[in-house]
Amino acid sequence: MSGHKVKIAARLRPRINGEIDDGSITIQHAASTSSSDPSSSGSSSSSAISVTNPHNPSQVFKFPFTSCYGESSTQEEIFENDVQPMIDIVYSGVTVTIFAYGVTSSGKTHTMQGTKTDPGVIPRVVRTMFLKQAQLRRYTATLSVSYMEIYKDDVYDLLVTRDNAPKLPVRENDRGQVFVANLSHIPINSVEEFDALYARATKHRSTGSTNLNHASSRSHAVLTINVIMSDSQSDKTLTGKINLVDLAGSENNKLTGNDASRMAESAAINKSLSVLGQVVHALNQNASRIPYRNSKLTRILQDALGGNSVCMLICNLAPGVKFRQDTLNTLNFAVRTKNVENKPVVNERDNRVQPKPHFAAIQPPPPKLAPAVLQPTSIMCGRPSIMPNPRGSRVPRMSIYGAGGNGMGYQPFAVGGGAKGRMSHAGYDEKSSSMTMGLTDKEIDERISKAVEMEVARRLEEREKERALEEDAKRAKEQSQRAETSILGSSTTEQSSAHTLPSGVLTPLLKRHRDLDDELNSRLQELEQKFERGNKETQLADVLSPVSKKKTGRAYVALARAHSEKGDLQVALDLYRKAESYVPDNTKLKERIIEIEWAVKHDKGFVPSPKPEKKAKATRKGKHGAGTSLKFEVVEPTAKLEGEDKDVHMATEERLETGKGKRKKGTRFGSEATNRPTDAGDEGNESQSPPKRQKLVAIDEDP
Ligand SMILES: Nc1ncnc2c1ncn2[C@@H]1O[C@H](COP(=O)(O)OP(=O)(O)OP(=O)(O)O)[C@@H](O)[C@H]1O
Repeated sequence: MSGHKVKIAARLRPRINGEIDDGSITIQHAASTSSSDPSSSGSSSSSAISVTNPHNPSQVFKFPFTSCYGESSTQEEIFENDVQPMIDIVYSGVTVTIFAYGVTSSGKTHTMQGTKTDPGVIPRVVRTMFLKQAQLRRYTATLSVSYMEIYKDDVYDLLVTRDNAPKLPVRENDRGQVFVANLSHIPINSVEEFDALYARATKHRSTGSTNLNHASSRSHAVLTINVIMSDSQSDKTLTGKINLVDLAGSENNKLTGNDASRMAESAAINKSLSVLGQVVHALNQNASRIPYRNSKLTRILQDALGGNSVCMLICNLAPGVKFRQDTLNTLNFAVRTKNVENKPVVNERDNRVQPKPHFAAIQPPPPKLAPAVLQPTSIMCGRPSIMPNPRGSRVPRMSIYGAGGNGMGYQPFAVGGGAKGRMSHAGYDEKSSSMTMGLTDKEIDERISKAVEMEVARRLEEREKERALEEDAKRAKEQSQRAETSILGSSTTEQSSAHTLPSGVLTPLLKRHRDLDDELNSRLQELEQKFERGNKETQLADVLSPVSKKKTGRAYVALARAHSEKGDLQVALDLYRKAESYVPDNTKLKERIIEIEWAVKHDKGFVPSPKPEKKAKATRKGKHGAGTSLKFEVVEPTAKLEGEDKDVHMATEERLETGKGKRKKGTRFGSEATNRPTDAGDEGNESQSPPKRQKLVAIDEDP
């Protein structure tokens, strides 16, 4: 059985502003109405885009997609062929996401928004949504809209006045659904109402002038139309929604001529788009971890890629010669994206009061997959539209259990007590997340920090004890060997008694060591079980103060490090990832995660960096002596790479030579030999190319 693959439509815009077009982008078969099928789970080879290699004109790259539109294509054509059929899916209670993707000035905003005289996808979707609403028989439907922008990785509500628009937090509820807290959801009753709202909101969006586009979008904009359909006969509610995403365009700053502030925007845009690429790459690789959390864009829209919604990507292309490389990049991204499979679900809530079952009998019903509702329609060409995904969704499923009397049901919206005409989000907000535990945010904050810190302190103390024991054991062994050597020259009787003595000393020590090891392991497990409360923790990460987040993140790093030193790389990796949820912007931590991922994937060892020296303490210790100066571990290079062994050994020797932590001139203290992939996103090369040695300093001290 196959899942529902992301649908790709490619659109080439006409030349503007005297752009030079050498005709090297050609459309082979423009999409026809009949070839378009929203439920199609892959591309057909009926249409394709061909691009001449800018570096080798004899080479032509061909990109087959379901729908390809040339320069003369119209907004209407794209809407009717590819977008309109999606609205049936929304009215089936499924989430649909449509992205416009492409380099700056390729026509994304034109495609999504259009102009007054030539409206794009968004105004057309809204009109059709209202038309369909009027045609509903069984259900009564209400529509609402939300509109946000992600500007420099911060989320803003575009439906409120920009001057007082605060940054909005991204949260996850206990069902694993990601949402933007405090985002307005405004009910709309007519096309006119929407138009007025949308026109006002669009003015709030961040735009700026660059050499390539005088009105370039500096943010990603996500407009969502929600539809809640109630069936009074069966007392069920269906919730569908469509996310219409106008992404900011990737930018080549040599061409844009950006100034410093534009550069900062550009960096944020390019970073989030690169995370989008990494998400697609990870999904294609079937990776155990998909880096949704690495940017707000992917986090908010994670349901669209590898999740429970139906997704379409409109790739916008610009014809100018200067865009050739960007065109190839966009098309390559599209090729990778079309292999991403989603597992759409119908968001249905049963409002009937259910008899309370005995707790032992509570079993979540199997999730209802979209095919049951998405009956073949004429537009869908009679094919079953959505099949279950064999690999399963990467995104936690939406809860679609009946609400019954136990309140377990999916609650898409609850009417908020806030501003008139507003709806608060999905029945789950800051207050409820705290209230479910009966604690205030501050209390949770304090408890978590304390608990983690205490556990980590205890763990580190135990590790110290363990090390001391190991050293005792080693000393005892050496003593025994020395005794053995000296006794070898004596009589046989003496020899046997000499053997007895050291083993008697050693046994209890080793036993204690083993016991401690077991205890340590069980504590570790216990601690990690506590930390395993994934969803709760995510919410906690969101509500903790920055200082507590940092502390908690640091505590996780310390734990992770302890595991990594023990060689439990998978556990270490999980803990580093947890740390990342508290300090998502720490690039060193991200690098560490990539390194360990690489090591785990390739079954290599990982050489952790030495604990960074704390200057003040080292001086104090130095003053008071007492033999407590920094300890260095002997690190063995586990991933032997051609040409690297020497360096690794050298680093090891230097650490040994420096003995008590004094830094020698020319030693590599603070850096380490790591098993880092050449390029985390470099498909195929990862396993062959020797990982680069990277400098990685003091990650544990500053996550
Ligand atoms: N299909 C089209 N027909 C006519 N003009 C178009 C078309 N597509 C784009 N344009 C024009 O090209 C210019 C750039 O388009 P647009 O602003 O939509 O690009 P963009 O991809 O959204 O850019 P950015 O990422 O910088 O925001 C605009 O002047 C727009 O009117």
